[in-house]
Amino acid sequence: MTDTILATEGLTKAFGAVRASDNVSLDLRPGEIHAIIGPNGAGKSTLIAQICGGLAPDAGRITFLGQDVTGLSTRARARMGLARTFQISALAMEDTVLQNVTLGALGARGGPLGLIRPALAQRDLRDTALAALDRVGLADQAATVTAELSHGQRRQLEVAVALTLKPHAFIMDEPMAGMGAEGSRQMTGFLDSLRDEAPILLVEHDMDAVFALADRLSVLVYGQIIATGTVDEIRANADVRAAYLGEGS
Ligand SMILES: Nc1ncnc2c1ncn2[C@@H]1O[C@H](COP(=O)(O)OP(=O)(O)OP(=O)(O)O)[C@@H](O)[C@H]1O
Repeated sequence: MTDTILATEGLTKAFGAVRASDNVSLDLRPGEIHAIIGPNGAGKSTLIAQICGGLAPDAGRITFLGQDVTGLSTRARARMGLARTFQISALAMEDTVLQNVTLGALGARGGPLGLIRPALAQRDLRDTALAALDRVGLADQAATVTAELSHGQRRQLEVAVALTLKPHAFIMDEPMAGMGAEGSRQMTGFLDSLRDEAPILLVEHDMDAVFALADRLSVLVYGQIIATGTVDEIRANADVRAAYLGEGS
C-alpha cells in the first residue's frame, strides 16, 4: 500500500449511454512509468481528466499519497505534487523561458499570480526556476522568448514548470504528439531520465516510445482496463492483440 503513489479504484464515468470509464482501477508506483494505451475513444482523456480533477467521476475514488483526493480541486491536487504536463496553452508565449518557470514556481507556492511583485528578483524563486531549467537542459535558453523555442523545447519547458511543484507524480498526455522521429527519440530519453524525479502516468499513441519506456502498461478498451502488465506480458496477451495491438500488424 505504501508502495502506491497514485491509485484509482472503480472509477466510473458515463456520458449518456457511453461508459467512458468503466470501473477503472490502476496504480502508479514509485520510480515507474505506467503507460495507458488504447484505441481512439477508449476513454484515456476522460480517465486523465478525473485523475487531475477536471472531471468528477460518477463512482469510484482516487487516492494520491495515501489521501483520498476525489473531492479536491485540480489546484489542490497540483499543490500536493500531482503534475500534469503538456498542455501547451499553459505557457505564456511572449514571456521568456525564465519568466514562465518563475511564474510556475510562484504559483506553486500559492502566491497570488495577480501580485507578481518582482518575482524574478526574489532570489529563491529564481534559483528554483534556474535549477528546473538546468534539469531539463534549457538553462542556456533562460532569456529566450518562449515563442522562439522548438516544439520539443516547449515540452521540456512545461516539464521545468512542473518540476517547480516538486512533483510526486507526473501525468502526461501524449508528450510525443506532433514530434518527428528525432524529436520523439530525444523525448523518450528525456522521459526515461525523468522517472527518477517522480513516477509517470503516460498516455501515448507512439508505441515505439511506450514500449521503450513503460515498466507497466494498462490497456483501455471501451472504458475498461482489459489488461495490465509488463511490455512482454501485454505483447503476448491474446485479448490485447485481438482488441488493439493486433490491428494492422
Ligand atoms: N464531454 C463529453 N460528452 C460526451 N461524450 C464524451 C465526452 N467526453 C468524452 N466522451 C466520449 O467518451 C468516450 C471516451 O472519450 P475519450 O476522449 O476519453 O477517449 P480517448 O481514449 O482519450 O480518445 P483519443 O485517443 O481519441 O483522444 C468517447 O466515446 C467519447 O465520445
